Amino acid sequence: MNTQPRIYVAGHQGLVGAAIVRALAARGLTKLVTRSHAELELTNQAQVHDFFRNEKIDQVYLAAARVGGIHANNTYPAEFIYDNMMVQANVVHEAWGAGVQKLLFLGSSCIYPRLAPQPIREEYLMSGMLEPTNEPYAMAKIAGIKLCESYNRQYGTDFRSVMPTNLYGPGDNYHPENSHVIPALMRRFHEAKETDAPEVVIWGSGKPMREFLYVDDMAAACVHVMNLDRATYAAHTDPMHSHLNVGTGEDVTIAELARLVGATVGYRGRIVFDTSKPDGTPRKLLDVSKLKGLGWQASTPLPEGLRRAYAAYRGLQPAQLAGSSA
Ligand SMILES: NC(=O)C1=CN([C@@H]2O[C@H](COP(=O)(O)OP(=O)(O)OC[C@H]3O[C@@H](n4cnc5c(N)ncnc54)[C@H](OP(=O)(O)O)[C@@H]3O)[C@@H](O)[C@H]2O)C=CC1
Ligand SMILES: C[C@H]1O[C@H](OP(=O)(O)OP(=O)(O)OC[C@H]2O[C@@H](n3cnc4c(=O)[nH]c(N)nc43)[C@H](O)[C@@H]2O)[C@@H](O)[C@@H](O)C1=O
Repeated sequence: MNTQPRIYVAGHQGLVGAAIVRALAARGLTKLVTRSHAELELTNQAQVHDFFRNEKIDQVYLAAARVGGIHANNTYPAEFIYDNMMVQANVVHEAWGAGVQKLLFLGSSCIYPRLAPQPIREEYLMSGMLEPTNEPYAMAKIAGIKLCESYNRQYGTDFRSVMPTNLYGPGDNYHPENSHVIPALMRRFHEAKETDAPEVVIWGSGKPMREFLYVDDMAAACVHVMNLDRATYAAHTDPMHSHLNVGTGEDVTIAELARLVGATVGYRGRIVFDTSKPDGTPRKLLDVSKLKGLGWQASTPLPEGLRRAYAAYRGLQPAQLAGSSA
């Protein structure tokens, strides 16, 4: 008899969800349940209710969300708060209703105050004002952590939360405006190289600092955290501060990142900065000592991750690029 858990990966066609599926499959887990966005609309409570009642799920990785870079967050704040609040409320509530014991919620490092002391420790949550360019998304993510904690406290569930830093890798969104900085720059440098363009424009001043984690490292961290025994997780967290940071513990300036992406792509032209575009938060380096103490740390250095991501980008068909969305 196959006694493996039935694991639902929500958002399995996205950057992180696809990597979680890869990580679970590599560990020999075969009872994976997935639904595309077209098959299951997670903002629709009735659909989510029926899904959980019919599927007898044991574990949930909640990697479905409305996601985008600084421009998308700033341009579509209503969608970023509404979609994310609805998706997580429906999934957490219906998972609980169907008796799911274990769930891992994916938040984001933008939950922390804009000017938090660096590196950012988990307990700095709600100690100051958020970064305005992504405040609605961050508010939804904070609510997601609190949803998990509230169901744990009232109903005894084991719903955990991880807060990833900025992610990148194969399967990213390469939309020219709505994507995050790494896929945006990879595409821009690649197209500049192909067309012999003399310069590439980088948004903002180049001075903000960001920490970047390769997506397969993120997936490995998710599986690691899900599989920690309950007493161990509880010993390293607090019922009302239950989230764990996931990152590398190292950051670079956006100007340094641009040079690295340019070198990865083999672009030899100039880099210029468009300071009419927002910088966002000046720095958000995560303190990852809690997760290290729990036995996990990142293993892919940024230059290596960029090489792998660029190889994956070059393998994409033009139609896949044209179809990339927010
Ligand atoms: N990428 C990053 O740098 C970071 C990501 N995170 C978090 O990690 C998680 C995964 O992000 P990532 O993989 O990058 O995002 P992606 O946009 O790549 O993937 C999200 C997936 O969720 C699906 N989805 C979105 N809305 C719905 C919905 N209403 N119903 C059903 N499916 C839906 C999307 O489908 P479709 O595309 O068809 O809409 C997509 O497949 C998210 O929680 C995100 O907030 C946190 C920090 C950084
Ligand atoms: C993961 C995280 O992602 C978002 O926050 P962000 O860290 O600001 O993410 P970003 O990747 O979009 O930008 C990082 C930095 O890079 C600069 N930058 C330069 N040139 C481009 C560029 O071409 N595109 C983008 N997107 N940024 C650029 C940009 O100006 C900024 O200074 C959140 O809204 C929220 O979604 C969240 O949680």
